[in-house]
Amino acid sequence: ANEVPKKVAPSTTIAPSKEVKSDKLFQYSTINALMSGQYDGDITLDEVKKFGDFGLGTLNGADGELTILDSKFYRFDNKGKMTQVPGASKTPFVVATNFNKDKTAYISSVKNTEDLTTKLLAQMDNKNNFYAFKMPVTLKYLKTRSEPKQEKPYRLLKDVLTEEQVEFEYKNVKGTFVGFYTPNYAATINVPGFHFHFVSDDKTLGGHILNLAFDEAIVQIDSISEFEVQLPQTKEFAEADLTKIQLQDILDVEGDTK
Ligand SMILES: C[C@H](O)[C@](C)(O)C(=O)O
Ligand SMILES: [Zn+2]
Repeated sequence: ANEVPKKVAPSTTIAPSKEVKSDKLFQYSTINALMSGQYDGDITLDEVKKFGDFGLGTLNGADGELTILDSKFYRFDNKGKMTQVPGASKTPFVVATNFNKDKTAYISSVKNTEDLTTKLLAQMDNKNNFYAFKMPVTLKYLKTRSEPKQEKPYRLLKDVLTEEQVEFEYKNVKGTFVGFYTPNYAATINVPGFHFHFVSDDKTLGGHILNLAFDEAIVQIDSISEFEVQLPQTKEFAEADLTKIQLQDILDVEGDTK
């Protein structure tokens, strides 16, 4: 009863921090799993939307090229058709973020993807961060690919793409470039280096960019210091050996064909 009352610090209300959407890169599954033929994911695009309004990937069965722009899901198929897919569609591999630019940069006289990556790298302060790039652009030249829906038993992605990828070439296309950069230390998790997709403004074409050229554009750059990987909880994923994929195989399938 006569104990000394505990000293209570004067209550200070901490001003609630400004709500900032988490600047995190979200991905479902890994590039090694996709390369190994894990083409059936157990996540829907509506669930992915919670993690980002901007991204890229594919759909179950490796059924075409997925690009997420302004929270809409665009599928570019092996017939060269672009459609919006419903949020209930599932994906075996997707990368997404709530895009918020940290800076912009003026890029000009881009002759090909190699030239573009050099110009983007020059703008990146920390090569060990992840990055997202959003770039409204008129492409003088665009070469993209897509691939048909696969049937089980699934083959390795490098065999699917070598044998079945369909390539498309366009001139003077206005649209939005959707790109990501993954540091090489994460090369078994996501596509090491750069990974570019595209959606035309008229939503008729796009897909996985193999090559491009353009005169000038302003690129929005989002430097990302956190990434989250959601692992498929499918029997196939649990039993897969994901250690067999070679880095060169990933670079071969993601880059331009010779
Ligand atoms: C399989 C598809 O082409 C995807 C996910 O866009 C890629 O690996 O580049
Ligand atoms: Zn791609």
